[in-house]
Amino acid sequence: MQRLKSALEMPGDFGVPILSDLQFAASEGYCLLQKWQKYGSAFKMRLLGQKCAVLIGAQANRLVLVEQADCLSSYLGWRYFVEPPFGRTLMIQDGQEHSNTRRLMMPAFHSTAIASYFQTMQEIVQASLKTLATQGEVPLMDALRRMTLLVGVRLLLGIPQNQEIDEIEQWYEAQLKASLTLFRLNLPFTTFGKGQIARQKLKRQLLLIIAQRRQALRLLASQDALGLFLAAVDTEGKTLPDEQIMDEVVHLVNASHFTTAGVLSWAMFELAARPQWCQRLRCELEQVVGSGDLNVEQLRQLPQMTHFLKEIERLYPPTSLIVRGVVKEIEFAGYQIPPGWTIIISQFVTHRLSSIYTNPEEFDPDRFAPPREEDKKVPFSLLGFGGGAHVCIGREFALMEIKIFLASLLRKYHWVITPEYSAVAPVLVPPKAQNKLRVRLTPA
Ligand code: HEM
Repeated sequence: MQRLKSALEMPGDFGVPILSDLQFAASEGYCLLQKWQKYGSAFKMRLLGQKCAVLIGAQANRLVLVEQADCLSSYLGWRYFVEPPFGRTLMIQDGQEHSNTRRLMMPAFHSTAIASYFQTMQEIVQASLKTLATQGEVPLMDALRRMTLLVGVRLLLGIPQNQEIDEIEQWYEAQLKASLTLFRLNLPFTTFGKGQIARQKLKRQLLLIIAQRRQALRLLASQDALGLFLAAVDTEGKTLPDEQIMDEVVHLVNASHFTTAGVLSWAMFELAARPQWCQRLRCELEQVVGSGDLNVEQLRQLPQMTHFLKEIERLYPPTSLIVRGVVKEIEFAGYQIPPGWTIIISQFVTHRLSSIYTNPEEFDPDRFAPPREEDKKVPFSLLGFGGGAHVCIGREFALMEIKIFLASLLRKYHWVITPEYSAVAPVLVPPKAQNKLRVRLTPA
């Protein structure tokens, strides 16, 4: 029988504390890709002072997300980024606590609820595009983030449209910066402290809204996540406490708006350089929707758009990695990884493995069409939305928003992205390249 080796014997190195964190923060998924090329499918590194084992490939993803998930903790993996700015929300709960909360939150993400968000989402998307077409050249991510924030504020927080959106936008900006900063001093003038102040302000506003909602009753008829969370009761009569609901909706808006805006920015970037794909998607929309208004059923009948979006998810996953803390020893590739270590798997690296995807650097949405269906040959090959018990709860919400946006964009507008494609592609550090992109939108 083969001797199991200690995780310390893995190739790789722990690097210089803080310096290695800064290096990692600057290139994220690409840094892991380079290490994978050097060390192979299991290597060690240090992140935020923790000893990490990085496990690469579809088999590693399945092990971490499903087979050995009970030995791992999302709390220990993500708490540093999530708990101080957002509280102990679903994403950082484990075991029974996680499944209880997820069950109570699910009604807001079932297909019936998602369909009930369609009209509002479409109105916000169309109004945002109309405004964008009057603005000349603007930073792409700012425009998209504002739109996805509006959708989140209205459909997740339940705050009426356009109410103090500028202030809410600033609060989210402050919270996002606070969650990413490495220096966590809670003083009114520090990045971290400003995030804490923003969180309290947002919660004060939500307290008022929750009180109004409870007075107005008819919570089950709500067409937003806040109302459906307030109405949720499980089979044992348990409900979500108000404090928890506030934390969850605030975190949902954060988890949803920059990820969705990220996917949209790369979809616009790739389409702007690929007239043949614009043409294919426009033809599909013409066949399915004709010249009438788009409806929610039609969104399910767009295979070419689905393959195009899978290719965006593959090459530009908004989160490049998933982390878990080890609570009970696990084994991978002949190594024993003990409690106290952190496990990292990476969607960014998985999506670039030539053992799964043919010519992985090439932009080729047809790889997802039958008979190729490259993502279906091995489970856990396409991981943009995660997998297992913590799989993204907002996937259908995001996909509906993305499809409504692309359909409206392709049917009614032309756009130009600067700098031009060849100056940006191939994109190896998406979050960095994203902030350089600018867009000019004009009616078709
Ligand atoms: C393109 C958009 C999105 C992407 C790529 C994305 C990606 C992900 C990924 C990779 C995870 C798994 C994290 C893990 O296993 O540790 C996740 C979880 C989660 N996502 Fe998303 N997400 C997106 C949009 C959204 C939206 C729109 C919402 C809410 C409306 C949302 C809410 C959440 C929540 C609450 C979790 C934690 C679920 C749990 O732990 O049970 N996400 N997301």
